[in-house]
Order: sequence, then C-alpha cells, then structure tokens
Amino acid sequence: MDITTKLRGVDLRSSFLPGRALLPAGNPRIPPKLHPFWVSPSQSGRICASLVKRAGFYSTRRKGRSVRAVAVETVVSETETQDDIESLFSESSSGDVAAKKPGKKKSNSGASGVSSGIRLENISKSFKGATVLRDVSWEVKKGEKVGLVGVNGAGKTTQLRIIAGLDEPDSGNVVKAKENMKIAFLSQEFEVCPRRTVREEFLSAFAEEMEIAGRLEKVQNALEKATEDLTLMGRLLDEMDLLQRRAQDLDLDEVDVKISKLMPEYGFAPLVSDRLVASFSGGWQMRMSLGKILLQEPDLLLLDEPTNHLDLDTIEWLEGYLNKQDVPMVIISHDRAFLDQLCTKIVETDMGVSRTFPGNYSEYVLAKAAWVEAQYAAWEKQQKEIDHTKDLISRLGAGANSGRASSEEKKLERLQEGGQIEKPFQRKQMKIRFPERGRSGRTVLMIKNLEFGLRFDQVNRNDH
Ligand SMILES: Nc1ncnc2c1ncn2[C@@H]1O[C@H](COP(=O)(O)OP(=O)(O)OP(=O)(O)O)[C@@H](O)[C@H]1O
Repeated sequence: MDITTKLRGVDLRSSFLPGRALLPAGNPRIPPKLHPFWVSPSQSGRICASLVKRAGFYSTRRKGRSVRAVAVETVVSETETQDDIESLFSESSSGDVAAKKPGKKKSNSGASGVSSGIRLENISKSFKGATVLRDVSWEVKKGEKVGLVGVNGAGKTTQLRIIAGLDEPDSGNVVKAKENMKIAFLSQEFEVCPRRTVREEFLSAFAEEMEIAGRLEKVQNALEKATEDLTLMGRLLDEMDLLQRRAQDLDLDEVDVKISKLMPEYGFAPLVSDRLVASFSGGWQMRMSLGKILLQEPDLLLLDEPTNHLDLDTIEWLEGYLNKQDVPMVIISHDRAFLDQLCTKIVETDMGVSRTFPGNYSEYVLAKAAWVEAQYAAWEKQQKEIDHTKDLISRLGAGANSGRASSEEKKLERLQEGGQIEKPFQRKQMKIRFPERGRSGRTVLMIKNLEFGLRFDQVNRNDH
C-alpha cells in the first residue's frame, strides 16, 4: 500500500512544527522502507517539517487503545541526527586538557641521553638484499645544521625517511630527545593546495586549532537549537567549556596574529592574503610550505633538496631564513654553496658507511681529503708491517727460531683479525678530455656524387 498516496492533500507543513521526532524503537508495524519516526496526533507538533520526505498514517495500539499514528520518512535519518549530535561531544568529557595539550608536552629530555634533536645509533637498512646503510650513527642537536651528502643512491633520503618514521630500519635505533617529537619534512614537492587562498593555506598549518574552532562553532549552533531539551543543553554547555579550555591552551586567538606576523617575514604583502595559491610561482609556494612547517614549531626540520626548482633570489632568501632558525636541521642538497652557507656539520654516506665531519661543505672537502690521505698512509704502513711479518715467519721457520716464529704468527693474526686498517675507497674520477681542434672553417661537410646501394645477395641475406 502506498502510504504517500493516502496522505495526498495533507499539508505536512501545517501539521508538523519544527522539533525533534519521537522514535518508536523497532516498531514492526511501520513499513521498513519508511523511516520509523512516528508521532501520534497529540505529538504531531514535534517533527520538523523540513526534514519530511514521505509520511503516512497507520494504526497501532498504545496502552491497549488503537491510535492513528503517522509514519514519516525523513531526509536525515534519526540515527544520523543522533550521530550528528553525538559527534559534537569529545570522547572523554573528563576535561583532561593537559593530556591533549600540544606544544606543551611533558619532556623526557635526558632519559634518552639526547638533550635535543635526535641520534641515529647503528642504523642498518637493506632493500631487496642490497645493503644501503650499514651501522650508521650520527646526531643532530639544537643549533646544528647537518648536511647529508653522498653520491646518488647512497642512502641519504632513506636516512631522512627513517628519522621521520616513514621507513623502518632493519636494525639500530633513532633516539629522540623527547617522545612525540614534532618532525617536519620539507621535500621537493611542496605541500600546498592550489585552490586555497594564501591565508587559508597558512591557516591549514593549525590543524588542531582549526578543528577546535570548527567544533566550537558547531556546538554553539547546536546550543541555539536545543532550547527545549535541557539535558542536551547541559551536555552541550559542558562540551563548550571543554573546547574553550582547549582553545585557550592552543592560543586559538593568537592564530590570526601569528599568520599576520609571519606573512611579511616570508615576503607576502597583506594584500595577497586572498589570492589563490595557484597564482604563485614554485618559489613562493615553497615559502608557504616552509612557513606552514615552521608555524607548527617543529623539534626537528628535515629538508630534502629544498633548492631544486628555485630561482637564485629565493635560494638566497631561504639561506638567510634558515640561518636564523636554531631548530635542529638535516639538509640534503646537491647545492654545495647552499650547504656552505648553512651547515655546521657534514655527514657523508659512502658505500653504506657514514662519517661525520665538523664544519660546512668546503671544510668537509678539505677534511675528507686529509682523512683519505692519513687513512691511506696508515693502511700502507700496516700493509708493509703485515708483509714484513709474513716474510719474517717464513724465514724463521722451524727449529731453534720456532719460538720467535710463533710469536710473529700471533702478531700477524692480531693485525689481520682485529686491527686491520681499511683501505680508503676512492671513486674513480671521470676524466673527460676535449682535444683542441682548430676552427672548422665555413664549410663543415661537403658530399659530392655519393652513391649507395646493396648487392642482390646482400638484400636476400637481410631478409632472413
Ligand atoms: N622503497 C624502496 N625499495 C627498493 N629500493 C629502494 C627503496 N627506497 C630506496 N631504495 C634504494 O635504496 C638506495 C638509496 O636510495 P636513496 O633514495 O636513499 O638514495 P639517495 O642518496 O637519497 O639518492 P639521490 O641523491 O639520488 O636522491 C637506492 O639504490 C634506491 O634505489
């Protein structure tokens, strides 16, 4: 039976006034396709007409009496409405604000043995059986800017990904100065949304603050509509109080101030606040991306090739800006001048092994050359000693000198097992020579009476 047909001519808007509907939990007499809202004629004032999609009369028994009731299918189901209201409330309304407070976290500094930043301890990582990192150890502290260098595929990005928790090491630890450390990662692909305005883009950095602001607004709206339901009003007021305390902890009122202060630092005039991100060049989008990251006040900043695709002016701006920050930083860059301007320490990864050199890139190049030289000299000296000992053993042989021969053998064992110095690995430098050639003159190539053809037997051979 089509209940809607039966209702034809009934003006629902005049019959049902805004309000909440009653729910006849699982009443089997209401057709399943009709949403089980029902109101008896005496309760008809409690349904919101704007929500009504279909409705119909039906008979039911209440307290032994047969009553005519109305089944109503609503646009928004009762369950959804109920869920919407419930979604406004925090999981725990105990008001444990401190536990949720970001930025004011309990510091366990010292417990890990790292006062600030992070330390990599014996990190190893292989991909498909190929070892990329072998017992890699180094650290970065507050005020330090570490440049990660190495040839393509040396494992630089892998180290950043392990620090950021995007990859797991096979063995070893990343020791952090505190739990829940905020680690920011600026990669070559700047994370900006082209459809946002500049101000909206910066606002998106305050995800938690924006969530609280949005929830506060929803609770406020719900409160205005809940004037007839005192229980709900009470719950909403409690929720509002909780949210307001969280907003205070997060300095919600300061968000706009922070953005207004930051924009000129990044070169954005107040006038461009409402311009779309899409209308800015890559360099300006990088500024937004970096700005958003630093607005979150990270404990560690990871930068992977930040200067790629940037013009010279923006690179210089970036150098100046990063130089003023004392947040621990790890930078991967093939731009030596950039590393020279910023780095306080260089960590080189070569054949899976890392070595730390104090200073900037140029200082690293000199120190590395000196290290290779010293290492080579030490290796050569040890090789001579090994050869000499071997020679001595073979000459002493058995007999009266056997005692001395055996002590030399022990010495050789010690040299070969424990203290053997590794020969420093030096990559072959590619040498490209362009021989001097005289000027070619005006005519570079002249072809005269050239003929070309194939013999019949050659054509046949090619066919097979
Ligand atoms: N998820 C993966 N699966 C398989 N191999 C990987 C994976 N990630 C990295 N590798 C390999 O590990 C090695 C190190 O890669 P990584 O990106 O860390 O090097 P890189 O030093 O950053 O190189 P580049 O300077 O070219 O960016 C490379 O040989 C790479 O192919």
